[in-house]
Amino acid sequence: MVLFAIGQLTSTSSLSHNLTQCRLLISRAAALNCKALFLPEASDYIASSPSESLSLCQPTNKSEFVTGLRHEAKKHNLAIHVGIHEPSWADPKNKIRNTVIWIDDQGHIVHTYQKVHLFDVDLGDSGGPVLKESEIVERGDRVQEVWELKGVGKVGSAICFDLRFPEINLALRRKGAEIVTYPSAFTVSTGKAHWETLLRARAIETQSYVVAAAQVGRHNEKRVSYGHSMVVDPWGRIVTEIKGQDEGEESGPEPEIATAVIDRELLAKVRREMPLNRRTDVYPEV
Ligand SMILES: O=C(O)CNC(=O)[C@H](CS)NC(=O)CCC(=O)C(=O)O
Repeated sequence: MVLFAIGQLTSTSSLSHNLTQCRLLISRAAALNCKALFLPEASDYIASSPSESLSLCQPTNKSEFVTGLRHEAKKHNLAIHVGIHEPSWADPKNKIRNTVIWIDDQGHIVHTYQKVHLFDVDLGDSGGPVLKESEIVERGDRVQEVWELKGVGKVGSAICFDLRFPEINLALRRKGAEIVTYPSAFTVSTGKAHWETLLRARAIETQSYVVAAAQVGRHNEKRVSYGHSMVVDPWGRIVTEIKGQDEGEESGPEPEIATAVIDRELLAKVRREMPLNRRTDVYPEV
C-alpha cells in the first residue's frame, strides 16, 4: 500500500516563510518515502486584510511559492496537493480565486479546483469570526472531475467551507471518488463545534476516505486556525490526527506531518456490506 502524508502549518503573509515551512514538511514526507503530500488551504499566504491578500496574489506561473513547490515535487518524486490563491481571470485587479492545485511527482500542475462556497459569516455576537470571503474572492462554478492518484485511488477535491455542503461530496462520489480531500483553514470556534463531526459525516455518507490538511495557530493579529488535520476512513474512524490549537495558548503547534495509507480492501468491504442505494424516485439526484 502506498504511503501518503498530510501536512499542517501556520501560513503568514510571508510567501518565502511559508515556502520554507512547506519545504520542511516535504522533506519529512519524502524521508518517510511518501508518494503524496496534502497541504492546507491558502498555504501560500494568509493575509491580515483583503487588500493585503489582493496585493500578495500572483499568477501561478509567476509565484515563487508555486515554483518552489514544483521544484521540490520533482526533486523528491513526491506529488503535492496544495491550496493557493490565483488572480481572477475576469477581474484580476479586484478579485482572486481560492484554489487547490495538484502537482504531480514530475512537478507538473495536472489538476485544479476553485472553491465553490465562500465563507461569509458574522458570528461576532457568539464570540466567533466575522469574515466576508466574497469581498475579494470569486467563487468557482463547478465540481471538478476526480483524478487518479497512482497506486492510491481516485481523488476528488473540495475546499474548507465546501465541507459543510454534502452535495459536493455526493457529486464527487458519483464521479467515482474514493478519497475526498478538504484542504482547510477552519476558525477555532467553528472548528471546535463542527470540524471533526463534519469530516466524519462526509466519510460515512459516501463511504470514502476523507483527507483533511488544515492550517493551525496564529497567522496574524486577527486570524487563528483550529488545526486538527486528520484522515478519516470510510467507516468514519479517525486514522490519524495532528495536534490542534490549544484554547488560550498564544503560539500554535509547530509544522507537522502525519502519514496514512488507503486500505482498498476496507473501502470495498464497507461499500459491499452496506450498499447506499439512493431513492432518486423519491428525492432529486445530486
Ligand atoms: O483567507 C484566506 O486567504 C484563506 N481562506 C480561508 O481561510 C477561508 C475563507 S476566510 N476560511 C474558511 O473557509 C473557514 C471555514 C470555517 O471555518 C467553517 O466553515 O467553519
